[in-house]
Amino acid sequence: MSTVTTANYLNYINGEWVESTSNETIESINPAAPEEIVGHIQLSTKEDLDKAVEAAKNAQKTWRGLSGSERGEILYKVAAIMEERLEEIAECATREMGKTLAETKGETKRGIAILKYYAGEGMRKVGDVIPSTDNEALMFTTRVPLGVVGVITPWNFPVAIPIWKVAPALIYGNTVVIKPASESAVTFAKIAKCFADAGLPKGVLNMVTGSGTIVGGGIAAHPEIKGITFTGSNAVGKSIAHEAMKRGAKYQLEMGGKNPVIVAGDADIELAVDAVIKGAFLSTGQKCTATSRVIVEETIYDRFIKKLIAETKKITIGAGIHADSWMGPCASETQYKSVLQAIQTGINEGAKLILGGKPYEDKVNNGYFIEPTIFEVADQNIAIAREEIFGPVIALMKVSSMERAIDLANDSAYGLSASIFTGNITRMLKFVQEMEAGLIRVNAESAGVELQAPFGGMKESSSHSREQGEAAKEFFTSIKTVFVKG
Ligand SMILES: NC(=O)C1=CN([C@@H]2O[C@H](COP(=O)(O)OP(=O)(O)OC[C@H]3O[C@@H](n4cnc5c(N)ncnc54)[C@H](O)[C@@H]3O)[C@@H](O)[C@H]2O)C=CC1
Ligand SMILES: O=C(O)CCC(=O)C(=O)O
Repeated sequence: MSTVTTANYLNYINGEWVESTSNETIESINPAAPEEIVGHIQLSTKEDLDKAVEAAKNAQKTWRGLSGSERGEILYKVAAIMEERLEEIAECATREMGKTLAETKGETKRGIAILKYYAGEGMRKVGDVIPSTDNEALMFTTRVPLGVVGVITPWNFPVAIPIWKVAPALIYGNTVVIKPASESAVTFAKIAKCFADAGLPKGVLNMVTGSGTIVGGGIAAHPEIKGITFTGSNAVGKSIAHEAMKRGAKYQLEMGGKNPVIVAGDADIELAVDAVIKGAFLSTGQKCTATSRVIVEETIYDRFIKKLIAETKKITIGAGIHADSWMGPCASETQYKSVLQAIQTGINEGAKLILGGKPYEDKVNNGYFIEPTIFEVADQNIAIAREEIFGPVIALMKVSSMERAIDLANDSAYGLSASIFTGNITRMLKFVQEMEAGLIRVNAESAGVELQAPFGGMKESSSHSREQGEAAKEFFTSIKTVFVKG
Protein backbone atom coordinates (compact mmCIF):
# COMPACT_ATOMS: atom_id res chain seq x y z
CA MET A 1 0.00 0.00 0.00
CA SER A 2 1.30 3.46 -0.84
CA THR A 3 1.88 5.97 1.96
CA VAL A 4 -0.49 8.84 2.62
CA THR A 5 0.63 12.03 0.92
CA THR A 6 -0.07 15.65 1.70
CA ALA A 7 1.20 16.82 -1.66
CA ASN A 8 -0.03 19.96 -3.33
CA TYR A 9 -2.18 19.07 -6.36
CA LEU A 10 -2.07 21.71 -9.08
CA ASN A 11 -4.55 22.74 -11.74
CA TYR A 12 -3.98 21.28 -15.20
CA ILE A 13 -4.27 24.07 -17.77
CA ASN A 14 -3.00 24.07 -21.36
CA GLY A 15 -0.86 20.97 -20.76
CA GLU A 16 0.84 22.44 -17.67
CA TRP A 17 0.43 21.76 -13.93
CA VAL A 18 -0.04 25.22 -12.45
CA GLU A 19 -0.85 26.87 -9.13
CA SER A 20 -3.95 29.00 -8.80
CA THR A 21 -3.50 32.76 -9.01
CA SER A 22 -5.10 32.87 -5.53
CA ASN A 23 -2.04 31.16 -4.01
CA GLU A 24 -4.53 29.41 -1.75
CA THR A 25 -5.35 25.73 -1.38
CA ILE A 26 -8.10 23.60 0.19
CA GLU A 27 -7.47 20.42 2.19
CA SER A 28 -8.98 17.20 0.98
CA ILE A 29 -9.39 15.01 4.05
CA ASN A 30 -10.02 11.35 4.79
CA PRO A 31 -13.59 10.99 6.14
CA ALA A 32 -12.63 7.74 7.87
CA ALA A 33 -9.92 9.64 9.78
CA PRO A 34 -10.60 13.37 9.44
CA GLU A 35 -7.24 14.38 10.90
CA GLU A 36 -5.56 12.87 7.84
CA ILE A 37 -5.06 15.19 4.87
CA VAL A 38 -5.08 13.31 1.59
CA GLY A 39 -3.82 16.30 -0.38
CA HIS A 40 -4.09 20.03 -0.94
CA ILE A 41 -5.96 21.23 -4.00
CA GLN A 42 -6.04 24.65 -5.62
CA LEU A 43 -8.65 27.18 -4.54
CA SER A 44 -8.99 28.57 -8.03
CA THR A 45 -10.13 31.95 -9.26
CA LYS A 46 -12.20 33.16 -12.19
CA GLU A 47 -8.89 34.09 -13.82
CA ASP A 48 -7.71 30.44 -13.63
CA LEU A 49 -10.98 29.34 -15.18
CA ASP A 50 -10.67 31.89 -17.99
CA LYS A 51 -7.19 30.60 -18.82
CA ALA A 52 -8.47 27.04 -18.92
CA VAL A 53 -11.36 28.00 -21.21
CA GLU A 54 -9.03 29.92 -23.50
CA ALA A 55 -6.69 26.91 -23.71
CA ALA A 56 -9.61 24.60 -24.47
CA LYS A 57 -10.88 26.99 -27.15
CA ASN A 58 -7.46 27.24 -28.80
CA ALA A 59 -7.06 23.45 -28.82
CA GLN A 60 -10.49 22.75 -30.23
CA LYS A 61 -9.88 23.24 -33.96
CA THR A 62 -6.93 20.86 -34.12
CA TRP A 63 -8.58 18.28 -31.86
CA ARG A 64 -11.81 18.17 -33.85
CA GLY A 65 -9.70 17.95 -37.01
CA LEU A 66 -8.30 14.56 -35.97
CA SER A 67 -10.15 11.46 -37.10
CA GLY A 68 -12.28 9.63 -34.54
CA SER A 69 -9.84 6.74 -34.59
CA GLU A 70 -6.90 9.06 -33.84
CA ARG A 71 -8.76 10.46 -30.86
CA GLY A 72 -9.71 6.90 -29.90
CA GLU A 73 -6.06 5.80 -29.89
CA ILE A 74 -5.34 8.34 -27.18
CA LEU A 75 -8.27 7.14 -25.07
CA TYR A 76 -6.97 3.55 -25.40
CA LYS A 77 -3.60 4.79 -24.09
CA VAL A 78 -5.28 6.54 -21.16
CA ALA A 79 -7.07 3.26 -20.36
CA ALA A 80 -3.77 1.34 -20.45
CA ILE A 81 -2.07 3.84 -18.13
CA MET A 82 -5.02 3.74 -15.74
CA GLU A 83 -4.79 -0.06 -15.68
CA GLU A 84 -1.17 0.26 -14.49
CA ARG A 85 -2.24 2.80 -11.82
CA LEU A 86 -5.44 1.08 -10.74
CA GLU A 87 -4.34 0.35 -7.17
CA GLU A 88 -3.02 3.88 -6.63
CA ILE A 89 -6.18 5.54 -8.00
CA ALA A 90 -8.55 3.23 -6.09
CA GLU A 91 -6.65 3.66 -2.84
CA CYS A 92 -6.67 7.43 -3.24
CA ALA A 93 -10.44 7.44 -3.91
CA THR A 94 -11.06 5.33 -0.79
CA ARG A 95 -8.96 7.67 1.34
CA GLU A 96 -10.61 10.74 -0.12
CA MET A 97 -14.30 9.90 -0.06
CA GLY A 98 -14.53 6.81 2.09
CA LYS A 99 -16.08 4.01 0.05
CA THR A 100 -14.42 0.63 0.40
CA LEU A 101 -11.38 -0.41 -1.57
CA ALA A 102 -13.39 -3.21 -3.21
CA GLU A 103 -15.81 -0.56 -4.47
CA THR A 104 -13.17 1.90 -5.67
CA LYS A 105 -11.25 -0.88 -7.44
CA GLY A 106 -14.48 -1.92 -9.16
CA GLU A 107 -15.17 1.71 -10.04
CA THR A 108 -11.69 2.24 -11.46
CA LYS A 109 -12.11 -0.88 -13.63
CA ARG A 110 -15.42 0.56 -14.75
CA GLY A 111 -13.67 3.85 -15.64
CA ILE A 112 -11.15 1.93 -17.75
CA ALA A 113 -13.95 0.03 -19.51
CA ILE A 114 -15.73 3.34 -20.25
CA LEU A 115 -12.55 4.75 -21.80
CA LYS A 116 -12.24 1.68 -24.04
CA TYR A 117 -15.90 1.84 -25.02
CA TYR A 118 -15.62 5.48 -26.11
CA ALA A 119 -12.24 4.87 -27.76
CA GLY A 120 -14.10 2.38 -29.99
CA GLU A 121 -16.87 4.90 -30.57
CA GLY A 122 -14.38 6.90 -32.65
CA MET A 123 -14.79 4.24 -35.37
CA ARG A 124 -18.59 4.05 -35.32
CA LYS A 125 -21.12 5.83 -37.50
CA VAL A 126 -22.10 9.43 -36.88
CA GLY A 127 -25.06 9.81 -39.21
CA ASP A 128 -27.76 8.35 -41.43
CA VAL A 129 -28.74 8.59 -45.04
CA ILE A 130 -32.36 9.74 -45.31
CA PRO A 131 -34.27 9.39 -48.59
CA SER A 132 -34.97 12.79 -50.12
CA THR A 133 -38.19 13.51 -52.01
CA ASP A 134 -35.86 14.80 -54.74
CA ASN A 135 -34.45 11.72 -56.46
CA GLU A 136 -31.42 13.67 -57.73
CA ALA A 137 -30.33 14.66 -54.24
CA LEU A 138 -28.45 12.95 -51.45
CA MET A 139 -29.64 13.76 -47.95
CA PHE A 140 -27.78 12.67 -44.84
CA THR A 141 -26.99 13.64 -41.29
CA THR A 142 -23.59 14.15 -39.76
CA ARG A 143 -22.53 15.33 -36.33
CA VAL A 144 -20.17 18.03 -35.11
CA PRO A 145 -18.79 18.68 -31.62
CA LEU A 146 -20.27 21.45 -29.47
CA GLY A 147 -16.89 23.12 -28.88
CA VAL A 148 -15.65 23.66 -25.34
CA VAL A 149 -17.60 21.56 -22.83
CA GLY A 150 -17.74 22.25 -19.07
CA VAL A 151 -17.87 19.19 -16.82
CA ILE A 152 -18.95 19.56 -13.17
CA THR A 153 -18.76 16.37 -11.14
CA PRO A 154 -19.66 15.14 -7.64
CA TRP A 155 -17.62 13.14 -5.12
CA ASN A 156 -19.72 9.98 -4.89
CA PHE A 157 -18.27 8.31 -8.01
CA PRO A 158 -14.91 10.10 -8.14
CA VAL A 159 -13.59 7.96 -11.01
CA ALA A 160 -16.52 6.74 -13.09
CA ILE A 161 -18.63 9.92 -13.34
CA PRO A 162 -15.82 12.23 -14.54
CA ILE A 163 -14.74 9.59 -17.05
CA TRP A 164 -18.24 8.90 -18.37
CA LYS A 165 -18.52 12.63 -19.12
CA VAL A 166 -14.97 13.40 -20.29
CA ALA A 167 -14.44 10.36 -22.54
CA PRO A 168 -17.49 10.91 -24.78
CA ALA A 169 -16.89 14.68 -24.81
CA LEU A 170 -13.39 14.08 -26.18
CA ILE A 171 -14.14 11.28 -28.61
CA TYR A 172 -16.75 13.40 -30.40
CA GLY A 173 -14.20 16.21 -30.83
CA ASN A 174 -14.96 18.57 -27.95
CA THR A 175 -12.34 20.01 -25.62
CA VAL A 176 -13.01 20.03 -21.90
CA VAL A 177 -12.73 22.13 -18.76
CA ILE A 178 -13.55 20.00 -15.72
CA LYS A 179 -14.24 21.05 -12.13
CA PRO A 180 -14.24 17.95 -9.94
CA ALA A 181 -15.82 18.05 -6.46
CA SER A 182 -13.30 19.26 -3.88
CA GLU A 183 -13.94 16.14 -1.76
CA SER A 184 -12.50 13.96 -4.54
CA ALA A 185 -10.27 16.31 -6.55
CA VAL A 186 -7.00 14.54 -5.67
CA THR A 187 -8.39 11.37 -7.24
CA PHE A 188 -9.32 13.26 -10.39
CA ALA A 189 -5.88 14.91 -10.50
CA LYS A 190 -4.44 11.37 -10.71
CA ILE A 191 -6.82 10.58 -13.56
CA ALA A 192 -5.94 13.83 -15.36
CA LYS A 193 -2.29 12.76 -15.08
CA CYS A 194 -3.18 9.56 -17.00
CA PHE A 195 -4.59 11.72 -19.83
CA ALA A 196 -1.49 13.93 -19.77
CA ASP A 197 0.86 10.93 -19.81
CA ALA A 198 -1.05 9.38 -22.71
CA GLY A 199 -0.01 12.34 -24.88
CA LEU A 200 -3.32 14.20 -25.05
CA PRO A 201 -2.49 17.47 -26.87
CA LYS A 202 -2.24 20.53 -24.64
CA GLY A 203 -5.50 22.35 -23.89
CA VAL A 204 -7.75 19.41 -24.83
CA LEU A 205 -8.48 18.54 -21.19
CA ASN A 206 -8.13 21.17 -18.47
CA MET A 207 -8.82 20.71 -14.76
CA VAL A 208 -9.62 23.62 -12.45
CA THR A 209 -10.40 22.83 -8.79
CA GLY A 210 -12.03 24.98 -6.15
CA SER A 211 -15.31 26.42 -5.02
CA GLY A 212 -18.58 25.35 -6.57
CA THR A 213 -19.82 28.92 -6.79
CA ILE A 214 -16.70 30.42 -8.37
CA VAL A 215 -15.45 27.64 -10.64
CA GLY A 216 -18.69 25.66 -11.14
CA GLY A 217 -20.82 28.80 -11.38
CA GLY A 218 -18.15 30.32 -13.64
CA ILE A 219 -18.40 27.34 -15.99
CA ALA A 220 -22.18 27.63 -16.13
CA ALA A 221 -21.97 31.34 -17.01
CA HIS A 222 -18.94 31.31 -19.31
CA PRO A 223 -19.84 32.54 -22.81
CA GLU A 224 -17.20 30.30 -24.47
CA ILE A 225 -18.48 27.09 -22.89
CA LYS A 226 -21.04 25.68 -25.27
CA GLY A 227 -22.23 22.69 -23.27
CA ILE A 228 -22.32 21.86 -19.54
CA THR A 229 -22.71 18.38 -18.10
CA PHE A 230 -23.40 18.11 -14.39
CA THR A 231 -24.08 15.47 -11.75
CA GLY A 232 -24.96 16.54 -8.22
CA SER A 233 -27.72 18.10 -6.15
CA ASN A 234 -31.03 19.33 -7.54
CA ALA A 235 -30.52 22.86 -6.25
CA VAL A 236 -27.19 23.30 -8.02
CA GLY A 237 -28.42 21.49 -11.14
CA LYS A 238 -31.34 23.89 -11.46
CA SER A 239 -29.08 26.93 -11.03
CA ILE A 240 -26.81 25.62 -13.80
CA ALA A 241 -29.82 25.11 -16.06
CA HIS A 242 -30.92 28.72 -15.50
CA GLU A 243 -27.46 30.10 -16.30
CA ALA A 244 -27.08 27.91 -19.36
CA MET A 245 -30.53 28.77 -20.67
CA LYS A 246 -29.91 32.50 -20.27
CA ARG A 247 -27.03 32.31 -22.73
CA GLY A 248 -28.32 29.54 -24.99
CA ALA A 249 -25.82 26.87 -23.94
CA LYS A 250 -26.68 23.17 -24.03
CA TYR A 251 -26.87 21.45 -20.65
CA GLN A 252 -27.32 18.02 -19.19
CA LEU A 253 -28.14 17.35 -15.54
CA GLU A 254 -28.14 14.15 -13.50
CA MET A 255 -29.47 14.80 -10.02
CA GLY A 256 -31.24 13.10 -7.16
CA GLY A 257 -33.33 10.03 -6.57
CA LYS A 258 -35.67 8.54 -3.97
CA ASN A 259 -35.51 5.11 -5.49
CA PRO A 260 -38.18 2.55 -4.56
CA VAL A 261 -37.89 -1.22 -4.41
CA ILE A 262 -41.17 -3.13 -4.49
CA VAL A 263 -41.14 -6.57 -2.89
CA ALA A 264 -44.20 -8.48 -4.10
CA GLY A 265 -45.83 -11.27 -2.08
CA ASP A 266 -44.31 -13.94 -4.34
CA ALA A 267 -40.76 -12.50 -4.26
CA ASP A 268 -37.68 -14.55 -3.50
CA ILE A 269 -37.10 -13.00 -0.07
CA GLU A 270 -33.43 -13.88 0.15
CA LEU A 271 -32.71 -12.32 -3.22
CA ALA A 272 -34.74 -9.20 -2.37
CA VAL A 273 -33.08 -8.71 1.03
CA ASP A 274 -29.62 -9.08 -0.48
CA ALA A 275 -30.42 -6.53 -3.20
CA VAL A 276 -32.01 -4.07 -0.77
CA ILE A 277 -28.98 -4.20 1.53
CA LYS A 278 -26.53 -3.70 -1.33
CA GLY A 279 -28.66 -1.01 -2.96
CA ALA A 280 -29.22 0.91 0.27
CA PHE A 281 -25.95 0.54 2.14
CA LEU A 282 -23.08 0.06 -0.32
CA SER A 283 -21.18 3.34 -0.75
CA THR A 284 -22.91 4.26 2.54
CA GLY A 285 -26.07 4.97 0.54
CA GLN A 286 -24.37 7.80 -1.36
CA LYS A 287 -25.57 6.94 -4.86
CA CYS A 288 -28.26 8.71 -6.82
CA THR A 289 -29.49 5.18 -7.61
CA ALA A 290 -29.41 4.00 -3.98
CA THR A 291 -32.41 2.12 -2.59
CA SER A 292 -34.23 4.53 -0.35
CA ARG A 293 -37.83 3.33 -0.10
CA VAL A 294 -38.75 -0.35 0.27
CA ILE A 295 -42.40 -1.13 -0.38
CA VAL A 296 -43.40 -4.61 0.76
CA GLU A 297 -46.65 -6.53 0.26
CA GLU A 298 -48.23 -7.30 3.63
CA THR A 299 -48.36 -11.07 3.04
CA ILE A 300 -44.57 -11.32 3.38
CA TYR A 301 -43.85 -8.15 5.34
CA ASP A 302 -42.98 -9.79 8.69
CA ARG A 303 -40.73 -12.43 7.13
CA PHE A 304 -39.03 -9.81 4.97
CA ILE A 305 -38.34 -7.43 7.88
CA LYS A 306 -36.99 -10.24 10.06
CA LYS A 307 -34.52 -11.30 7.39
CA LEU A 308 -33.61 -7.69 6.49
CA ILE A 309 -32.76 -6.85 10.11
CA ALA A 310 -30.79 -10.06 10.63
CA GLU A 311 -28.70 -9.52 7.49
CA THR A 312 -28.20 -5.78 8.10
CA LYS A 313 -26.81 -6.54 11.56
CA LYS A 314 -24.00 -8.51 9.87
CA ILE A 315 -22.67 -5.38 8.09
CA THR A 316 -19.13 -4.51 9.16
CA ILE A 317 -18.46 -0.78 9.39
CA GLY A 318 -15.00 0.74 9.20
CA ALA A 319 -12.41 2.57 7.12
CA GLY A 320 -12.81 1.47 3.51
CA ILE A 321 -9.11 0.80 3.22
CA HIS A 322 -9.44 -2.26 5.53
CA ALA A 323 -10.44 -5.43 3.71
CA ASP A 324 -12.93 -6.41 6.43
CA SER A 325 -15.00 -3.19 6.17
CA TRP A 326 -18.15 -3.64 4.13
CA MET A 327 -19.44 -0.09 4.65
CA GLY A 328 -17.28 3.03 5.00
CA PRO A 329 -18.03 6.48 6.40
CA CYS A 330 -20.11 9.31 4.96
CA ALA A 331 -17.93 11.23 2.51
CA SER A 332 -17.64 14.41 4.58
CA GLU A 333 -18.65 16.08 7.82
CA THR A 334 -21.36 17.95 5.91
CA GLN A 335 -22.86 14.69 4.64
CA TYR A 336 -22.55 13.09 8.08
CA LYS A 337 -24.42 15.94 9.75
CA SER A 338 -27.06 16.10 7.05
CA VAL A 339 -27.78 12.33 7.31
CA LEU A 340 -28.02 12.49 11.12
CA GLN A 341 -30.37 15.46 10.76
CA ALA A 342 -32.56 13.51 8.31
CA ILE A 343 -32.71 10.59 10.78
CA GLN A 344 -33.72 12.95 13.61
CA THR A 345 -36.41 14.49 11.40
CA GLY A 346 -37.69 10.98 10.68
CA ILE A 347 -37.98 10.28 14.42
CA ASN A 348 -39.61 13.67 15.07
CA GLU A 349 -42.13 13.08 12.29
CA GLY A 350 -43.24 9.78 13.78
CA ALA A 351 -41.42 7.16 11.69
CA LYS A 352 -40.64 4.01 13.71
CA LEU A 353 -36.89 3.45 14.00
CA ILE A 354 -36.31 -0.30 13.93
CA LEU A 355 -32.55 -0.45 13.45
CA GLY A 356 -29.53 1.85 13.74
CA GLY A 357 -30.12 5.59 13.69
CA LYS A 358 -26.94 6.62 15.49
CA PRO A 359 -23.37 7.51 14.67
CA TYR A 360 -21.20 4.41 14.66
CA GLU A 361 -18.58 5.20 17.24
CA ASP A 362 -15.03 5.08 15.96
CA LYS A 363 -12.90 5.71 19.00
CA VAL A 364 -9.63 5.52 17.08
CA ASN A 365 -10.01 8.03 14.27
CA ASN A 366 -13.39 9.75 14.83
CA GLY A 367 -14.50 8.94 11.31
CA TYR A 368 -17.89 10.02 9.93
CA PHE A 369 -19.59 6.65 10.35
CA ILE A 370 -23.34 6.13 10.73
CA GLU A 371 -25.08 2.84 11.49
CA PRO A 372 -27.20 1.30 8.75
CA THR A 373 -30.63 2.61 9.62
CA ILE A 374 -34.11 1.22 8.97
CA PHE A 375 -37.39 3.03 9.59
CA GLU A 376 -40.94 1.77 9.27
CA VAL A 377 -43.00 4.53 7.70
CA ALA A 378 -46.80 4.68 7.76
CA ASP A 379 -47.17 8.19 6.33
CA GLN A 380 -45.56 8.60 2.91
CA ASN A 381 -45.71 12.40 3.20
CA ILE A 382 -42.99 12.74 5.84
CA ALA A 383 -39.54 13.92 4.78
CA ILE A 384 -37.84 10.55 5.23
CA ALA A 385 -40.18 9.07 2.62
CA ARG A 386 -39.85 11.94 0.15
CA GLU A 387 -36.45 13.62 0.35
CA GLU A 388 -33.14 12.31 -0.88
CA ILE A 389 -30.99 11.47 2.17
CA PHE A 390 -27.78 10.25 0.50
CA GLY A 391 -26.90 8.09 3.47
CA PRO A 392 -27.47 4.55 4.82
CA VAL A 393 -31.18 4.93 5.54
CA ILE A 394 -34.19 2.89 4.41
CA ALA A 395 -37.87 3.84 4.70
CA LEU A 396 -39.93 0.62 4.80
CA MET A 397 -43.60 0.72 3.84
CA LYS A 398 -46.27 -1.98 3.99
CA VAL A 399 -48.94 -2.24 1.27
CA SER A 400 -51.99 -4.43 0.74
CA SER A 401 -51.83 -4.62 -3.06
CA MET A 402 -49.51 -4.23 -6.02
CA GLU A 403 -51.63 -1.32 -7.34
CA ARG A 404 -50.97 0.54 -4.11
CA ALA A 405 -47.28 -0.39 -4.27
CA ILE A 406 -46.87 1.17 -7.72
CA ASP A 407 -48.88 4.26 -6.74
CA LEU A 408 -46.64 4.76 -3.70
CA ALA A 409 -43.50 4.13 -5.73
CA ASN A 410 -44.59 6.78 -8.23
CA ASP A 411 -45.55 9.27 -5.51
CA SER A 412 -42.21 11.10 -5.69
CA ALA A 413 -40.71 14.17 -7.29
CA TYR A 414 -37.91 11.90 -8.51
CA GLY A 415 -37.82 9.17 -11.12
CA LEU A 416 -34.35 7.74 -11.46
CA SER A 417 -34.28 4.04 -10.64
CA ALA A 418 -36.92 1.55 -9.46
CA SER A 419 -36.84 -2.18 -8.78
CA ILE A 420 -39.41 -4.91 -8.34
CA PHE A 421 -38.92 -8.39 -6.89
CA THR A 422 -41.44 -10.85 -8.24
CA GLY A 423 -41.59 -14.04 -10.27
CA ASN A 424 -44.95 -13.05 -11.77
CA ILE A 425 -44.66 -11.90 -15.36
CA THR A 426 -47.90 -9.90 -15.31
CA ARG A 427 -46.64 -7.91 -12.31
CA MET A 428 -43.26 -7.38 -13.97
CA LEU A 429 -44.86 -6.05 -17.14
CA LYS A 430 -47.25 -3.78 -15.25
CA PHE A 431 -44.26 -2.38 -13.33
CA VAL A 432 -42.27 -1.85 -16.55
CA GLN A 433 -45.27 -0.03 -18.08
CA GLU A 434 -46.38 2.07 -15.13
CA MET A 435 -43.26 2.90 -13.16
CA GLU A 436 -42.09 6.47 -13.74
CA ALA A 437 -38.33 5.95 -13.72
CA GLY A 438 -35.49 6.08 -16.21
CA LEU A 439 -34.02 2.80 -14.95
CA ILE A 440 -36.36 -0.13 -14.44
CA ARG A 441 -34.87 -3.12 -12.66
CA VAL A 442 -36.57 -6.49 -12.26
CA ASN A 443 -35.20 -8.85 -9.58
CA ALA A 444 -32.10 -6.67 -9.36
CA GLU A 445 -30.84 -3.93 -7.02
CA SER A 446 -31.70 -0.32 -7.80
CA ALA A 447 -28.06 0.78 -8.21
CA GLY A 448 -25.39 -0.30 -10.68
CA VAL A 449 -25.67 0.86 -14.25
CA GLU A 450 -24.02 -0.60 -17.33
CA LEU A 451 -21.78 1.76 -19.27
CA GLN A 452 -23.10 0.77 -22.71
CA ALA A 453 -26.74 1.56 -21.84
CA PRO A 454 -28.48 4.93 -21.52
CA PHE A 455 -28.49 6.32 -17.97
CA GLY A 456 -30.76 9.05 -16.63
CA GLY A 457 -34.02 9.76 -14.93
CA MET A 458 -37.54 11.03 -15.34
CA LYS A 459 -39.21 13.89 -13.46
CA GLU A 460 -36.78 15.93 -11.31
CA SER A 461 -33.98 13.37 -11.48
CA SER A 462 -32.49 14.70 -14.68
CA SER A 463 -32.82 17.22 -17.46
CA HIS A 464 -34.60 14.43 -19.38
CA SER A 465 -31.45 13.71 -21.33
CA ARG A 466 -29.45 10.51 -21.01
CA GLU A 467 -25.77 9.81 -20.47
CA GLN A 468 -23.50 6.88 -21.34
CA GLY A 469 -23.70 4.33 -24.13
CA GLU A 470 -24.70 5.72 -27.49
CA ALA A 471 -26.96 8.25 -25.75
CA ALA A 472 -23.89 10.36 -24.92
CA LYS A 473 -23.64 11.26 -28.60
CA GLU A 474 -26.93 13.18 -28.37
CA PHE A 475 -25.51 15.57 -25.81
CA PHE A 476 -21.92 15.98 -26.95
CA THR A 477 -22.68 16.64 -30.63
CA SER A 478 -24.98 18.71 -32.81
CA ILE A 479 -26.68 17.13 -35.79
CA LYS A 480 -26.30 18.68 -39.22
CA THR A 481 -28.77 17.65 -41.89
CA VAL A 482 -27.05 17.86 -45.26
CA PHE A 483 -28.84 18.11 -48.60
CA VAL A 484 -26.61 17.71 -51.64
CA LYS A 485 -27.74 18.25 -55.21
CA GLY A 486 -25.21 17.79 -58.03
N1 LIG B 1 -26.91 12.75 -8.16
C1 LIG B 1 -25.81 12.47 -7.53
O1 LIG B 1 -25.13 11.54 -7.88
C2 LIG B 1 -25.36 13.34 -6.40
C3 LIG B 1 -26.28 13.96 -5.60
N2 LIG B 1 -25.85 14.73 -4.59
C4 LIG B 1 -26.88 15.32 -3.70
O2 LIG B 1 -26.49 16.62 -3.32
C5 LIG B 1 -26.35 16.73 -1.92
C6 LIG B 1 -25.26 17.71 -1.59
O3 LIG B 1 -24.00 17.26 -2.08
P1 LIG B 1 -22.96 18.30 -2.68
O4 LIG B 1 -21.63 17.69 -2.83
O5 LIG B 1 -23.01 19.55 -1.88
O6 LIG B 1 -23.57 18.53 -4.14
P2 LIG B 1 -23.38 19.75 -5.11
O7 LIG B 1 -24.47 19.71 -6.10
O8 LIG B 1 -23.19 21.01 -4.33
O9 LIG B 1 -21.97 19.46 -5.82
C7 LIG B 1 -21.78 18.80 -7.04
C8 LIG B 1 -20.76 19.56 -7.88
O10 LIG B 1 -21.28 20.85 -8.20
C9 LIG B 1 -20.36 21.88 -7.79
N3 LIG B 1 -21.09 23.08 -7.41
C10 LIG B 1 -21.50 23.47 -6.18
N4 LIG B 1 -22.15 24.65 -6.24
C11 LIG B 1 -22.16 25.03 -7.55
C12 LIG B 1 -22.70 26.14 -8.26
N5 LIG B 1 -23.35 27.10 -7.64
N6 LIG B 1 -22.55 26.16 -9.59
C13 LIG B 1 -21.92 25.17 -10.26
N7 LIG B 1 -21.37 24.10 -9.64
C14 LIG B 1 -21.49 24.02 -8.29
C15 LIG B 1 -19.61 21.23 -6.64
O11 LIG B 1 -18.40 21.91 -6.37
C16 LIG B 1 -19.43 19.82 -7.15
O12 LIG B 1 -18.37 19.77 -8.08
C17 LIG B 1 -26.13 15.30 -1.45
O13 LIG B 1 -26.51 15.11 -0.14
C18 LIG B 1 -27.00 14.53 -2.40
O14 LIG B 1 -28.33 14.56 -1.97
C19 LIG B 1 -24.52 14.94 -4.36
C20 LIG B 1 -23.57 14.35 -5.13
C21 LIG B 1 -23.93 13.47 -6.21
O1 LIG C 1 -25.62 3.19 -9.73
C1 LIG C 1 -24.65 3.52 -10.39
O2 LIG C 1 -23.81 2.71 -10.77
C2 LIG C 1 -24.46 4.95 -10.80
C3 LIG C 1 -24.93 5.90 -9.75
C4 LIG C 1 -24.66 7.31 -10.09
O3 LIG C 1 -24.47 7.69 -11.21
C5 LIG C 1 -24.64 8.33 -9.03
O4 LIG C 1 -24.84 8.00 -7.87
O5 LIG C 1 -24.40 9.50 -9.37
